[in-house]
Amino acid sequence: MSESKLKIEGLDKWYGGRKNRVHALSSIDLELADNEFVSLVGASGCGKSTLLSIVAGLQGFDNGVLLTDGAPIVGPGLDRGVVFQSYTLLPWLTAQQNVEFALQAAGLPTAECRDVARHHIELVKLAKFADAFPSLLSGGMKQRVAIARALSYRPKMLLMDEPFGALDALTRHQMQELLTQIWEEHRLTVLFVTHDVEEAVYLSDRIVAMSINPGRINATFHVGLARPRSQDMIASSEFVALQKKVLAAIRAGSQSELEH
Ligand SMILES: Nc1ncnc2c1ncn2[C@@H]1O[C@H](COP(=O)(O)OP(=O)(O)OP(=O)(O)O)[C@@H](O)[C@H]1O
Repeated sequence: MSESKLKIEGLDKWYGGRKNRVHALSSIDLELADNEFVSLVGASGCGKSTLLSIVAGLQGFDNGVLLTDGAPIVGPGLDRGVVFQSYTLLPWLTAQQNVEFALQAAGLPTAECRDVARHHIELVKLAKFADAFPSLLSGGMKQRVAIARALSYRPKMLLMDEPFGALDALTRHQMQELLTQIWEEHRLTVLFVTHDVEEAVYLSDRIVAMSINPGRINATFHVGLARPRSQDMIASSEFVALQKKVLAAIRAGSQSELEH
């Protein structure tokens, strides 16, 4: 059997000192297969962002095992592209230059950067705005640049933390469609954090619901909806039934905060 793209076993994360310790993550076990799209959902404070940033290598953890393709994750790497809710673009560079800059920083020869950046700007359907500065781009367009940048160095895994959380409903739907199109055409492993259960069901192969205090995995749901997905599916009885189950798991998980 092939190695999991991501393997997390018995992972714990504490924040704070002796007096104000927070058990942010407790005994997390999670595996992602190659090309799998998995969403993390759960009440605010259940540790979704902490888990994603640990996988990104942006912070450490206390106990457990964290592997990608069987090798330990010890810091950030080009094998993992990260997209945050805030667009994190450099305002003095155009859309195209923002992607080129990331490629140069990743060590790609300058001559190739332009073509690779252009290709990824086209992939996110932003060719007409390649030479626009971020101040002239809408929120959705800025997030397209951030996705192009994260994909440009061809990571094996895409880590997304509420990437569409700041967008209006229509733009959010457009971005979800774009992301499913890119994922269906190019296939890569995605770990996606969201508060929006509809978004999680629409995008994912599997949804992992976390509970709070300490942050734990309390339920996992396989999404059996056919692919390619379309926004029409959102009204289907299968979609709505799954959405309800996931919401119930989130509610049950958020109550553990009151019990402690
Ligand atoms: N840098 C930090 N220092 C101390 N505690 C932290 C830190 N970052 C997060 N925490 C705590 O760890 C727990 C998990 O936080 P985290 O932000 O990962 O949750 P989340 O599920 O992503 O929340 P949200 O949905 O609101 O973004 C919370 O109790 C939070 O207060």
